[in-house]
Amino acid sequence: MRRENIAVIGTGYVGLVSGTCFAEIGHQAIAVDRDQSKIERLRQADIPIYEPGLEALVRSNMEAGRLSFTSELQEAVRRSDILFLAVGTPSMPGGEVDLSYLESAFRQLAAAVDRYKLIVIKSTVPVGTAAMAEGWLREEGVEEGRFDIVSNPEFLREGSAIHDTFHSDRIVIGAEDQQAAERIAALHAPLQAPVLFTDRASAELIKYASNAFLAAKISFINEMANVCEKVGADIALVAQGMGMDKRIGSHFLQAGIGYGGSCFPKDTKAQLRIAEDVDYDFKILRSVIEVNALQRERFADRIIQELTEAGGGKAVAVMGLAFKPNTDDLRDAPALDIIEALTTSGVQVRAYDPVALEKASAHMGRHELVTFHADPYEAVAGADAMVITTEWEAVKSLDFGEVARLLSQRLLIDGRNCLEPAAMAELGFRYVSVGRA
Ligand SMILES: NC(=O)C1=CN([C@@H]2O[C@H](COP(=O)(O)OP(=O)(O)OC[C@H]3O[C@@H](n4cnc5c(N)ncnc54)[C@H](O)[C@@H]3O)[C@@H](O)[C@H]2O)C=CC1
Ligand SMILES: O=C(O)[C@H]1O[C@H](OP(=O)(O)OP(=O)(O)OC[C@H]2O[C@@H](n3ccc(=O)[nH]c3=O)[C@H](O)[C@@H]2O)[C@H](O)[C@@H](O)[C@@H]1O
Repeated sequence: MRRENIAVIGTGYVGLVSGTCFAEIGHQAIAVDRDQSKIERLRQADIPIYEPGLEALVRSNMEAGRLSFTSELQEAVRRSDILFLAVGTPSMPGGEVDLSYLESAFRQLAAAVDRYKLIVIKSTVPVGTAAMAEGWLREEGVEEGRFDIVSNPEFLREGSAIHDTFHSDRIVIGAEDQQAAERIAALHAPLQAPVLFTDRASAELIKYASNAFLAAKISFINEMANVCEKVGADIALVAQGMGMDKRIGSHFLQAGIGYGGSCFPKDTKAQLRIAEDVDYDFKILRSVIEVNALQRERFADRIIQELTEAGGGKAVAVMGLAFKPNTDDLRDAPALDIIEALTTSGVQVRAYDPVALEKASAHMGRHELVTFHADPYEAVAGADAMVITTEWEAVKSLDFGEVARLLSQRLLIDGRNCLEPAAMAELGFRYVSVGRA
């Protein structure tokens, strides 16, 4: 294997995980971030995000001399032959993608292009971005022939990012130049993943299409769950039966309070916008987004309704703040919207999360109706109901006999369908879940 000198620009989830994994498979990786405090922490192997297994991998690769961190972008570019861009591409209010971080990184790196550089866009970007980035480099005076730009979207999930990287379903390489494409494929060879070579526009679109399709599966199963509630069927069984058909597949059919996180919400909106910009009304995707928003509202309404029917209790333990288990990421977390809806209705919230508590209290600030609890039993004690918003193992494995004793009434509302209805009923709970009543 040819050992490459790689710079990864941006040390969010994607940059940090992919830089570390490139080092692990034998390349020389330097990870760059403009956030100096982040770099200081990373140099001590102090990982700013919660991602199982990442710290050990960062530490061992730093010790082996294959991974280092810097805030000096141009210095890193000079020392490297392949540059991966993994900066954020957040949504703007109208759904369009904010490419300002990417543009600024390109314009900054231009000054350090002292010889041929193979530049790879790993950030999720709209169709045409790779072509546009060529224009940014030319405007900065980088000569033709000194670079190629390749699109190589990332498909890892937070919480299982390392596993996903080492067991990728596919590596998509969108390039105009065949040699450049083959070099990026060779770089990934130790991962032994199937490689799909495409043009750049198709690679850019594959990323949005994949996220939009997965989001559509979730909104579909959530609507089925809402129907199940009305007809008395069980969504868990319906999903199981559907998933046994290999053409449908069993993944991403978990009904609940809908998707959150840094990607599905932003990427579905971006894809809708990309279609709008070419005068296409992407009707399914519009509904996917709408259903997802409604699912959170429905759940908050259900909590209030259950509290009222149970005698008007006013305090609820909300278990799980991160948008999914095994991450401390709060970006577009359903729990935060649900807490807001509850407090707007005057309900007191006793919030628990095994890893995201500190981030959440900093993010939400002081609120007279919200308290934060590091101990799950403390969160539950004296509350009128327990609500599950993230299916953390630490929540699923609670002693529910003890929870039943600590709650002022035995009301358990599970937004992730992660508990067994019969077992909860046996403990005397009124157990409410999504699409299983
Ligand atoms: N978070 C995830 O699980 C996945 C994210 N993606 C995509 O990857 C991209 C990055 O996402 P995250 O890692 O979540 O981003 P993030 O927003 O967590 O981190 C981005 C990092 O880039 C740094 N940065 C911004 N401008 C810079 C510059 N000019 N020079 C150096 N550093 C700079 C920021 O300081 C920040 O640390 C996005 O396009 C996202 O859609 C794709 C797959 C998975
Ligand atoms: O582009 C991205 O950033 C990434 O977005 C998602 O990964 P991630 O957001 O980390 O997490 P997922 O496991 O996909 O979950 C997303 C949301 O959907 C919800 N979900 C997931 C599956 C399901 O069946 N039901 C469901 O409600 C989760 O609770 C979570 O809120 C994709 O799965 C990754 O392939 C992609 O790379």
